[in-house]
Amino acid sequence: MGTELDWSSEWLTSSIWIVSVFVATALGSALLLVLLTRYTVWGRQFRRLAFPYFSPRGDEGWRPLLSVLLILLLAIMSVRLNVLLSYQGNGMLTALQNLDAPSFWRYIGIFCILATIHVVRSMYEVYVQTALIIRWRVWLTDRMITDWLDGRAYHKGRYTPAAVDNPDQRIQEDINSFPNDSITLGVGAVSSLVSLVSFTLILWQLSGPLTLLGVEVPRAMTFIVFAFVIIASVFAFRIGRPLILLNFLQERFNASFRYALVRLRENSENVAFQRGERVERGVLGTRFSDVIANAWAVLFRLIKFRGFNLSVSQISVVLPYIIQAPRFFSQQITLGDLNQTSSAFGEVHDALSFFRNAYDEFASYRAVLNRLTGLMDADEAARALPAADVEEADDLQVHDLTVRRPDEGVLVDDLDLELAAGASLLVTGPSGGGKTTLMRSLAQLWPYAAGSVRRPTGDGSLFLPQQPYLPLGTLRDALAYPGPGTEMDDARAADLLRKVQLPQLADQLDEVDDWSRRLSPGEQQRLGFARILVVRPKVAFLDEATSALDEGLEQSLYNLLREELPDMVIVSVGHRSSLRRFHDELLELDTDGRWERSALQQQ
Ligand SMILES: Nc1ncnc2c1ncn2[C@@H]1O[C@H](COP(=O)(O)OP(=O)(O)OP(=O)(O)O)[C@@H](O)[C@H]1O
Repeated sequence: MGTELDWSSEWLTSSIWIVSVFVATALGSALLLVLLTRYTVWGRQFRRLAFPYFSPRGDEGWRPLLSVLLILLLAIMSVRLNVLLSYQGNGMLTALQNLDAPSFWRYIGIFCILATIHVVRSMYEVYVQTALIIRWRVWLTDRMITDWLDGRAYHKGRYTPAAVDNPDQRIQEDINSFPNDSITLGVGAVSSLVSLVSFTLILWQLSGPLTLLGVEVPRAMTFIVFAFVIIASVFAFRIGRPLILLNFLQERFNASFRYALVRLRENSENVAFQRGERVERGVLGTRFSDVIANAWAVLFRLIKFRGFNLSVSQISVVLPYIIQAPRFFSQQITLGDLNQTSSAFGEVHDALSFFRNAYDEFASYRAVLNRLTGLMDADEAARALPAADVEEADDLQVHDLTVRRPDEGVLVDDLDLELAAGASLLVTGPSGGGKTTLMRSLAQLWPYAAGSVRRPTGDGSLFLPQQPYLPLGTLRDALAYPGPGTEMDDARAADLLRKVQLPQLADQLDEVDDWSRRLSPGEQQRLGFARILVVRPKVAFLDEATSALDEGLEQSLYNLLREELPDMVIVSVGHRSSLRRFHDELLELDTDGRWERSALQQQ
């Protein structure tokens, strides 16, 4: 029968087997990878995301590549151990059948050795795989965040023709699943293939001829398992296919429901003032009912799919016994052989089924690849958007600057401005006339602008919007933003707060809170002014930066700027006439792109 192993030299035979299969599999996988990355879209996407990490010339040297090879080696060891365990089981049952006690105890000893190796190997495999997944995730997250922030793509992306949706989900969820799915699918495919070949050989050895409808089929068991799994797979695939779309929709409906909840939370005060609960309830109810309707559809489809798969598994438990039973009863094979046939049948079945079951995972894996490379493309496209040319200078000079709306309507036509150190300009005009968009153009954030701008770059220019952004963290962080809070000592912070008339906050510097909710809009604007004193830019652009303050406060803040930074150029945007007295020039924008510049009388 040839189903006995020479256990005394098996460690050597197995070592040679493992090394040769490892070398062959590593070379085969490398070749396959080259072909996939050359001829498939998803292969190219994978290369873009993974190769820089695994290249020995990358940041982490050889470690990532060596980890993958180690994972491959461990997977091959696992297949070999399963093969050995199937022979051990055969020998043990045969010893029992022959009432051969010494042989039985010998096989128990062999089992203990194999089981120990199996446990140690599994534990080590979990460590190596998970460590690689974590390190890969860290690397990729760092790379994606850097790419997203680079050239302010995170903001300018909204102006690209196909604005990318949910970059947050891509960076948090998709990057999390990409390394994990790559390893699971890759290792699963390789070990299934190796297992398929190994156990098919065992089945081949154990199977005999079978007469079907008068025709004798040699090695029948081997052919039967393949035919069985292929037919079962075709049916399972047809039953399970709608699940791919249903699962995709489930994620989308959940995300949409969550977004509505977050939006309500973020705008809670606004909604509460307007008593908008009924409308919000309606929106939440509709979105949630989509989630639930889809959940029922998933359930009914899943019942059919699982029911079929379970039936197939149950049949596969008894099928090998049924087929081999006549040969066992006619004493052509032993009980051990019968049992080993069944386990080999199970292994071949599982290995073949991997490719069927992985279809679903592979579909979501491709979606992850699409989303991640889509984000990288969107970042590139955002960086490539046009913007006004900005060159370094100590003051502000604008020449031939034309600002348009996306629909090509002109907001500001051919603007020329020259503001020397210490000068100040107030920009006014009708609502929607393009004042904020002009500021965006000067900051190179608006892609529909052309012309030349000369101004200080980096910290030399500071743009203060109507509502300054307050980061999550302490008040000290908010005060120092975009610099690090750690560099601002108590005395300096207290002095700044006193100057912008917020002395009462000096003892809350290290409190962590959502300060944009806690502070009133006017207090937030005062904090914005304190930042000007921290950064000390050469040019400050203030876009309705005092709109929430009374005139007395407005005056004292502008006086403060002039006292502390007499040479700073100030460009303010605002509707209020009270602002006029703090500026020496006025720029009035019209609705059709025209503009007029005039001197202001100082009072
Ligand atoms: N991302 C955008 N896509 C399309 N149109 C935009 C976009 N951003 C601004 N606009 C349009 O550009 C015009 C100018 O807007 P802008 O915010 O500059 O006006 P503004 O003068 O600052 O108005 P306000 O005084 O009300 O603040 C508006 O008609 C606005 O609808």
